[in-house]
Amino acid sequence: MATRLNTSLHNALCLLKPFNTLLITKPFSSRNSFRFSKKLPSSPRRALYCTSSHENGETFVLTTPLYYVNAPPHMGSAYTTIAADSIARFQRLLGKKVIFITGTDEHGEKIATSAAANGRNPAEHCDLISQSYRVLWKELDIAYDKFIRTTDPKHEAIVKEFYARVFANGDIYRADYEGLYCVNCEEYKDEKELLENNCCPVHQMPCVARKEDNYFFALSKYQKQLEEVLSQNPQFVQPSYRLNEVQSWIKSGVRDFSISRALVDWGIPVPDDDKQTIYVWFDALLGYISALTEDNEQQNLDTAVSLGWPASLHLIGKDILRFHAVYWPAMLMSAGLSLPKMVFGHGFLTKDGMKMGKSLGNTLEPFELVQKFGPDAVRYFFLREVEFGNDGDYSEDRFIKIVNAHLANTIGNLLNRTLGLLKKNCESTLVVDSTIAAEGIPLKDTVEKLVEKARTNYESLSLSTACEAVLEIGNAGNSYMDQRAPWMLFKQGGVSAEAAAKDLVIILEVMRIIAVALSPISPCLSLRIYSQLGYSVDQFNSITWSDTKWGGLKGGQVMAQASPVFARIELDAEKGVEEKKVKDSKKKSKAKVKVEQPQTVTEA
Ligand SMILES: Nc1ncnc2c1ncn2[C@@H]1O[C@H](COP(=O)(O)OP(=O)(O)OP(=O)(O)O)[C@@H](O)[C@H]1O
Repeated sequence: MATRLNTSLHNALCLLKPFNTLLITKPFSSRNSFRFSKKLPSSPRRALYCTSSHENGETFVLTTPLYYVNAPPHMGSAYTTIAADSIARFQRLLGKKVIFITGTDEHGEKIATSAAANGRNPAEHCDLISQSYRVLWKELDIAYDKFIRTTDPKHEAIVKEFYARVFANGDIYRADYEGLYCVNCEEYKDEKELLENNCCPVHQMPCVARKEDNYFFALSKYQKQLEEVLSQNPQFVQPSYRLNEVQSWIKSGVRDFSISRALVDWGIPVPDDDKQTIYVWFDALLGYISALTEDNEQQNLDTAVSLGWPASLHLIGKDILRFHAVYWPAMLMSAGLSLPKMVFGHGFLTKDGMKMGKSLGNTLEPFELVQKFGPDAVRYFFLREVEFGNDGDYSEDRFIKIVNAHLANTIGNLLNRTLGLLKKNCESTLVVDSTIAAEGIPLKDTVEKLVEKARTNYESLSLSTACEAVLEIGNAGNSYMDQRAPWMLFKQGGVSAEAAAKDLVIILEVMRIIAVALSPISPCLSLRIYSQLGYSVDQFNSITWSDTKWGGLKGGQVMAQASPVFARIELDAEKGVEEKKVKDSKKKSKAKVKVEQPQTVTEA
């Protein structure tokens, strides 16, 4: 059995090796105690694409990439995390138990180099940068459930166990490898995918020739199973155009890849061979599983898996699609674990057409953006403006234009005007239930249709269209206000004034529904709207998607004092963005979403 496996692997490698690389499989050296003959009989655990038995359809587990701590976060890292947070919040509104996992990937050559360049040891460097991610997530109201660091001992234990399982399954062998290596991607590249002067297309830097004696994962063995997974589960890779990309990679033949590094000290040692460390991807991907463990529990794969694996959704940038949609499923199959249900590869935030990234250094500072504009504006702009899946460029002019038009005018101003009229004419008190006020009014049907549009688009991860649907509700409310002109009706008195009082109830009900439907995107803005409608923080914290149903506001309910829920950002020709108004708005937006307890909001 061992000989047959060796031979077939060797054949596969000879057939598949890139023409600029030299790969020689060789028997295991005495440096390690592994033997191919250790291969276990195929285990019944192995499944092509299954859900684990604990899954009851109610738990939604989603992940962001574990960000590489070679440098602090930038707007690209924030983009994936904001999107993930919005999806998590939407799923919680549907009543599901959500486990939202994020974290940091802390091993590898780039990190050791970056630490040295900053005069730190790698561990200190990782602590510092990892913390900057946590701080940014707080600033952006990211309510994650688990934050995993790949230097956490509980993670290391899971990686070693996983490695041992894959080894026992006969899928790890040793070989020499020679090729062109991109230090920033930390992977060997095919010559044909490189630009002039052997430059990596992602990092625009020349790859270097390297020769190493490494351990390899027998990916080629899983070619057929990978093809089957994708043809039987086209949902597995989203959006659909990325599925085509992945299918064509697989069709062109998957090659075994090296899963250890001989020249990198900063990593998890290969079991039984401390001269090699485990390749960052064979380490970091396991973070999605090790994150599930609790600190006070026994750390092993089975326990971790029982706590929430498989993930419902891996949300990633398209740069790491191959690792998630090809390498990872094969690794999981080898270890006899279920595959995640979906991998969604979104597009890039670009600057001058190039991917914004730490290695290129062409990044947009998220801390600065939040300082200047507040978290609601930042979250809303990127999710509304960049169609989820495609690339998108940032411009400050566009940013200000969009958030002013949508959040300050369409939403904020409508609420403010309505509350002003209610105070002046009805002592801030609703005259009737919103259900009664809306009898025979077409606006109610329009809102119901738009709520449904928002829901289906949230579900299909079309976040931009979901935002658009919510904004259309605001537009419908504004049109109603303009058509009915309640300020005129109040002046006429009698039945006209009674009708005007009902109109205000209708518009405020529209605002309430907007607050619920927009809460996955801009949670603090939604809270401020809810508070102005006379609800407590606890009431806001217990909303569900069913609260988008018309009829929440009741006669006799007293509204709060009107104050802008989203202050316009004013451009000052000399100073750029005028600080004061934004600061005012930030003061009002002090209500923060607690990170530790998802979906909980407290007022500062
Ligand atoms: N420009 C970007 N647009 C959208 N998402 C991005 C962008 N840059 C990074 N990301 C997110 O971060 C993930 C990559 O994380 P990583 O920590 O490697 O960041 P990076 O800036 O791309 O690093 P590097 O430039 O060193 O390759 C992507 O898959 C994506 O989720």
